[in-house]
Amino acid sequence: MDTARPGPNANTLLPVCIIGAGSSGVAAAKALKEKGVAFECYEIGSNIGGMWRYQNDNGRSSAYRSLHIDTSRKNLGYSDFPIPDHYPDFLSHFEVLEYLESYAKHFEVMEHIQFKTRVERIEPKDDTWLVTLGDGTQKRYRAVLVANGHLWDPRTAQFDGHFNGEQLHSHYYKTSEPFKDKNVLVVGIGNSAVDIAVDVCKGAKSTLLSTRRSAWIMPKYFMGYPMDQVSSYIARTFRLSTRRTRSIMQRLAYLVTGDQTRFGIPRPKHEIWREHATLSQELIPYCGHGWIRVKPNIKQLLGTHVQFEDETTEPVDVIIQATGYKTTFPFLDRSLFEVKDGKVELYRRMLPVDLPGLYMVGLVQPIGPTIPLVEVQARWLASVLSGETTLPSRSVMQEEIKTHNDEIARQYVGSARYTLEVDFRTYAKQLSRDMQSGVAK
Ligand SMILES: NC(=O)C1=CN([C@@H]2O[C@H](COP(=O)(O)OP(=O)(O)OC[C@H]3O[C@@H](n4cnc5c(N)ncnc54)[C@H](OP(=O)(O)O)[C@@H]3O)[C@@H](O)[C@H]2O)C=CC1
Repeated sequence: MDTARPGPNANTLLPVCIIGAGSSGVAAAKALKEKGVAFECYEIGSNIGGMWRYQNDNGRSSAYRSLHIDTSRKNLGYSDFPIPDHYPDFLSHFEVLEYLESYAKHFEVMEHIQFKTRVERIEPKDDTWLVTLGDGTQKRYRAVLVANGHLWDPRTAQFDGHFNGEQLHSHYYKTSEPFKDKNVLVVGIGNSAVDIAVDVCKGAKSTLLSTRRSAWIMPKYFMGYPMDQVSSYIARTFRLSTRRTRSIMQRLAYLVTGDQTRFGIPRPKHEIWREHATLSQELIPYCGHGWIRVKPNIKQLLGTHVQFEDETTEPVDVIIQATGYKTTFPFLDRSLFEVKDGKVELYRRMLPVDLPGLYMVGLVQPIGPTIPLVEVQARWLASVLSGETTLPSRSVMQEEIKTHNDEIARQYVGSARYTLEVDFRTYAKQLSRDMQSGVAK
């Protein structure tokens, strides 16, 4: 039966609960505040910033000391709060945090956040959500916006054999210091893997990067301009799809890097638009220096050595698994909702259809900037929660989820890392259209 999803206007006297005060939680708080929707925000750590607060005491930041965001300044910020020109093209995590702090201060959301407060459990109860905090306090809310991040719970790989050295996930990697004079093997070829290999290789005895399917390595600059600015310029000027734009960017990248196989980085079998972008200006020259050597996937661990699928064997002291992250919600019963690798069922990437009043914020991985995209999500949610935008029926939502998931399966290579992938432009346009029409369908 096609039942309408219960609207968010039930129990409007109750406030909305936001879980997490990272870039998504703060954007959600600001958007609700602007629409006059009452809310309370809980954050386990002692300050805002989430991922972008290096060594965050909430334990959720995977930032390493050398991290610089791979979206350039002009494309990065919230639309109504541009990043000042004195910041560099690619902000460090310290600078992203500084920007988030000034945003939260400017829009006066700090006073709505209760820090050092863990949300223990959330559960639907009589058309409301019952939220249990770490100290046992229970409160009812009309809705819960989950903004607890998706880059903090390590997804680790299992390899045959045994290893005598140290193994860690990239989440725990902070600086290159502990790896000085060691034989380091970094697993993966996403942005964490490449950044970490580039970071450790100058001081390490040897640095290997192991990949099972390789990636097209995109430089950060083309003719002195950040690559993402060149890409948005081309897409806008010639009105091209993301797929077409990325194919053009691949050709431009060739003018910068040449043939990556010359540097030992295998040519991927898949087309560039079927993967998440791996950006690095340094990887290719560092391979050219012999500081980093790229190897295929691990075949087996041999105590002090590692054997790769090309049958070569190398001495290894440390394995750093930059193998990505699982999406988890420690406060939500998995029988109610969970994100499995490669499978997430959310209408407009935010709403579990059968859990009225529950909304996910920032659960997207765009090729392009996350912060401005989450800002659009936040405005969309505020519009729904204030009653300005209405939701469609359950069957319409289910159809939309199916169409989206089919598209993701068709477009991207079959890997868990594409579970949350979205196309920035089409998704942002879709949400804006919903808000303009007042009906989210
Ligand atoms: N500077 C920046 O702005 C940075 C941004 N990021 C972003 O954070 C997000 C997470 O990035 P990241 O941490 O790199 O994780 P990703 O999920 O993007 O990449 C994981 C990598 O590990 C590989 N991998 C996963 N499982 C296995 C396995 N069992 N065996 C072998 N290889 C495996 C994947 O290969 P396969 O493709 O074959 O699955 C992939 O190469 C991304 O959105 C990224 O863009 C991250 C770091 C820096």
